[in-house]
Amino acid sequence: MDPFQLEMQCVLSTGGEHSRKMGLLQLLKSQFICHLIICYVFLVSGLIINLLQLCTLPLWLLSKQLARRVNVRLAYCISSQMVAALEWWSGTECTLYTDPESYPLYGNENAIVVMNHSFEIDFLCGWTFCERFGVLGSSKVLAKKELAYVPVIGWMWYFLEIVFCKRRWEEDRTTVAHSLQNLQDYPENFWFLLFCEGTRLTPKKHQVSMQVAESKGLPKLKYHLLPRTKGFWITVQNLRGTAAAVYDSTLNFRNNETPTLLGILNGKKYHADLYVRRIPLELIPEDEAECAAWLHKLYQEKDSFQEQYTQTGRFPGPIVSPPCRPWSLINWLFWSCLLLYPLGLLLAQLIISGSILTIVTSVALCSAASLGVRWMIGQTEIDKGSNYGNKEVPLNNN
Ligand SMILES: CC/C=C\C/C=C\C/C=C\C/C=C\C/C=C\C/C=C/CCC(=O)SCCNC(=O)CCNC(=O)[C@H](O)C(C)(C)COP(=O)(O)OP(=O)(O)OC[C@H]1O[C@@H](n2cnc3c(N)ncnc32)[C@H](O)[C@@H]1OP(=O)(O)O
Ligand SMILES: CCCCCCCCCCCCCCCC(=O)OC[C@@H](O)COP(=O)(O)O
Repeated sequence: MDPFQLEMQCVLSTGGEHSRKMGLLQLLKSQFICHLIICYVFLVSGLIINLLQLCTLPLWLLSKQLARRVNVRLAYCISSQMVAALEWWSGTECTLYTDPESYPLYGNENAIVVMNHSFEIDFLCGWTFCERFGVLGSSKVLAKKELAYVPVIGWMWYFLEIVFCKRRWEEDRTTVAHSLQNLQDYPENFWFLLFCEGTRLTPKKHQVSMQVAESKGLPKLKYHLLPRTKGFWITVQNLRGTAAAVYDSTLNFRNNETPTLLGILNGKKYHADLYVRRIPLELIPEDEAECAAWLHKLYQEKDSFQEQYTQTGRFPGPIVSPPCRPWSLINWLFWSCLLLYPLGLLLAQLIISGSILTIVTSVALCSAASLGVRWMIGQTEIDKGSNYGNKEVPLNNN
């Protein structure tokens, strides 16, 4: 047996032991009790943090910048738990393809991130990179107004001065502009995420969108919806001088994986690849029509990157991946210790002396909380998505 075969046999044999341990770990991660613990810690710590954020309201009157800095750190305690679930619990790998010369700037400047909106956990992959470059707590997004009402995350975003939109331009044009102008003196570096397609890609929305492309004489896109250009234009206009660049980000997953938040909760490992190009804001036209044309061209380029990825399994350029940091795990461990101890005491108390009524009430409360978290997770599920983009709105309605 030559050395290579010996080596392979060695790997395979220890691999056998290794795969048995992995199988057991995977079985543990798929247990409902684990999901209950993770969601209990997320929900209760999240509501506590929302309450603490509420308590910072008087601070805004004394020092807006101090209140913002406090809220960035409070928000980190929430969003980093989802990053910990992705990085440490599910072990999902996130690989960054980018220009090594741009890499040192990431996290050290304000930026507008333009990303394709094709996956249920694309936002979470975005957060992972925010975490690795130290801008997770201050990360912002142009989010649909409906998300403002999602407990924990939506409420957290209110204190982060996230920009919400109704996806109705006649209303958004003023509110979005005002919200963006409000960020011009933000005291921490932030990334502002813009999903220019405005909704998650589905076959039906893609079909409608390509009809619109045809009516406008624009090239059809294979992997994207036609980008909505007004939001991009108004964002660039109002963050010019605040943001240094646009980070054009194209995300995909290996082996045609269709990742879900429930999959992450079940400890399923995915493999995300993100291709980022840093484009200085000066290169983006100020004129609305030219800016729109620039964005359409950008999405045609993104489409070609996706085509290359589909053919070769990789994006252009070198891999320069930032390492995982331990802080999201440390944060999760802190909140777990803080909250699981009283829960254990409460459960012991309930079993020893809880009356039937108390037990029934507790079970009802836990069931309601579980349904609540399941509804929150449903916010990320594409098949429960909105009707936005499912039909072409006549131009005069825009
Ligand atoms: C180094 C690492 C780099 C990067 C790391 C990656 C990311 C990390 C960064 C940050 C992370 C931060 C947070 C992540 C956490 C959570 C994220 C949360 C996700 C929620 C996000 C959302 O909610 S997405 C939905 C809301 N956002 C948007 O909609 C943005 C895009 N939309 C716009 O900009 C719109 O212009 C608008 C909303 C401002 C207004 O929309 P409206 O529809 O009212 O008007 P429009 O003018 O846009 O639309 C009409 C025009 O569009 C044409 N068109 C195209 N397709 C259609 C169609 N199917 N039906 C109708 N019309 C269509 C139409 O022809 C019109 O064209 P015009 O030429 O007249 O403009
Ligand atoms: C630690 C694990 C805890 C598990 C419970 C977490 C539940 C929190 C989920 C709330 C996440 C909110 C972010 C949703 C992002 C998103 O993708 O929104 C969809 C919109 O873009 C577009 O909507 P649509 O038009 O319907 O496609």
